[in-house]
Amino acid sequence: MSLLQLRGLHAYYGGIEALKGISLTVNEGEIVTLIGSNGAGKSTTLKSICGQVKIQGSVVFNGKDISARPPHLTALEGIAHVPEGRRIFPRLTVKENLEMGAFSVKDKKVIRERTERAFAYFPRLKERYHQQGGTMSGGEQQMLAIGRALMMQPKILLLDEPSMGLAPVLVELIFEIIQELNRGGMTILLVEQNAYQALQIAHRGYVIQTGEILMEDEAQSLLSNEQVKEAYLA
Ligand SMILES: Nc1ncnc2c1ncn2[C@@H]1O[C@H](COP(=O)(O)OP(=O)(O)OP(=O)(O)O)[C@@H](O)[C@H]1O
Repeated sequence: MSLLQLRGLHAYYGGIEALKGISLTVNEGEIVTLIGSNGAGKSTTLKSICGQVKIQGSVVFNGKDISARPPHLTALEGIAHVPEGRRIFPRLTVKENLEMGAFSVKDKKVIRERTERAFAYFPRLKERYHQQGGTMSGGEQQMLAIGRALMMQPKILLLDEPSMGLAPVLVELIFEIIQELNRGGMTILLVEQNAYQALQIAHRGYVIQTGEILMEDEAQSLLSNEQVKEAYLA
């Protein structure tokens, strides 16, 4: 069943049209990756879904038209956005950052249970529970950013370049965790410049170029596509 459907989506920054009518579907239980070069419109696609840019066209989520809803409402619908550059709260501890992720939950017991679930995926966060977010390594901050998103128990995770700026061993780890989250039932839309690794773990992929979808296919087919290899996997 399709969980997220974008149809004829245009996005604008003032007079600049960053998305020129893209259509994209994410089915429940899938990892779908959106790959493309710098400035192609990947981040804008995620921002459009969660109401952070001006759009035309439709965003249907879980059977409901949520086009142009503001971010706090799309979050309540079950859409968790982990933006590029892992914007955690640097002066807050790991514990406090995680609690911020569950902003709509009042019950302390529920918050504790969700925290434990986040720790199951990210044991490192448990070790660093009382450490200030800003003092942790890039990889740990990425874990915290994803962990915080999990605290709202979303139906879908929108991940914007989770591998950016990480050492290769940490990139491997983050991609393994993304797969583990997916095996646990999480649907994921993954934006990546690291096309090779993203396609390795995704079920399907879309290639975006200057605001338009150029190709869509099974991830394995995109990995062996000559055009994709030349442009994005070289
Ligand atoms: N706040 C903004 N104001 C004006 N133009 C913007 C803004 N943000 C993005 N753009 C433009 O929109 C287009 C798409 O940008 P976007 O950030 O979505 O690309 P991207 O594929 O995510 O690239 P990158 O990997 O470099 O982040 C680019 O031409 C970019 O310059």
